[in-house]
Amino acid sequence: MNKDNFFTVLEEQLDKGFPFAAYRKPMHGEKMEKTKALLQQDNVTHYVEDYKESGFVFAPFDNENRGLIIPSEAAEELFTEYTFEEDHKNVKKEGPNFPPNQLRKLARVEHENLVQKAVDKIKEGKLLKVVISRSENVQTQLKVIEIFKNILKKYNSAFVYLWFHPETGIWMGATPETLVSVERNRFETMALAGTQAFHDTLDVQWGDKEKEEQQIVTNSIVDGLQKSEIIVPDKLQVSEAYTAKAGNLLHLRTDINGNLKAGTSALKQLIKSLHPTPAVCGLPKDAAKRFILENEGYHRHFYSGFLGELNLKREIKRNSNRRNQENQAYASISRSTSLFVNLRCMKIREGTAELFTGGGITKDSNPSLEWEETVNKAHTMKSVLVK
Ligand SMILES: C=C(O[C@H]1C=CC=C(C(=O)O)[C@@H]1O)C(=O)O
Repeated sequence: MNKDNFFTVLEEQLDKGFPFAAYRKPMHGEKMEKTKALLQQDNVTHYVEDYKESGFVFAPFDNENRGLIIPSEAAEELFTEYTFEEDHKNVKKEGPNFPPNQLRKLARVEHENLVQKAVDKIKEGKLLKVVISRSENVQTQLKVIEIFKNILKKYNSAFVYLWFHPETGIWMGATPETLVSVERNRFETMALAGTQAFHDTLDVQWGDKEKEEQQIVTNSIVDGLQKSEIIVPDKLQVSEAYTAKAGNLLHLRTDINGNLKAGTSALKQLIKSLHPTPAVCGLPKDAAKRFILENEGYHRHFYSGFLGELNLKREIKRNSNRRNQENQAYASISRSTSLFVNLRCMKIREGTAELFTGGGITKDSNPSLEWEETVNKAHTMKSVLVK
């Protein structure tokens, strides 16, 4: 579909108040992915029950609460090729509409105090790591679709999306973090943590605090998978940690992949073992989650939840050597899942964008640097809110 028509259809869907998800997966090598949309044809609310459904999922941070789904069978699918070069040099500076300094100062003090409280809790031995976040309101004069186009232009290597549902309102983002992708019995996930600004090179040094913070995430994901009894233990592969770019930031990343044992509820258990990862929650998981819910002082809702394609049908090439016709037909359709952690995201309400940013706290965290990290994370997101 031509790109103008594609965006017009999204606008019409918003006007009708029917749920939809428009998104583009991260670039695969040199290949730019298509921008897709799943448009629900009514405004019925559907929830994920057992992860055997097919569609686009939008799940909250709090894993006690169910995720929403736009089911494939209730939706129309659209595609467009919409490609722009990633252009960080043109990232706009904060304009006059961004929060006044006084508000900033208050937010800074609150955030730094909370980080200090988390560090104290960690030093008492109650936690090993906890992710502390905040939200910030920014005025914008751009229409929803214009903001989404800016996001598409700026982030080729992220999963970018625009989600609308009458139950949640409008959310958008460009996340660097895969929760899990599954293709037949193969799964891939990642441990992503540690942040520094990108200055034209991937050849950078990481401090002990960042290395430790990221190692905690890797260990916990690997332990969780091994204990879950859903994976084939000797097929689990864990890469070395390496530097990965996300917009104007760099993170430390470890790739983890393996095979799922045959079993129909493997995906549900896999998600249960991973979400929320210590990259967005902490360790031990339950204690970190409790600390977050009791202390952050705002509701994360879908920030640091997860979203993406669930069991979507995908055509795969037939193996021409196969003689058996039944096998050929079976082999030509596969179900694939690509879920991402909802980071670098915002909720849009009439001229205001609520931006969500957080960072991992360990015993060595410095409150003022943690504040700066959230400012850096918010900065690129703000650049899409102006022309
Ligand atoms: C929680 C966020 O980022 C996570 C992912 C990568 C690096 C992180 C960090 O350095 O703290 C966070 O764990 C966020 O961006 O809001």
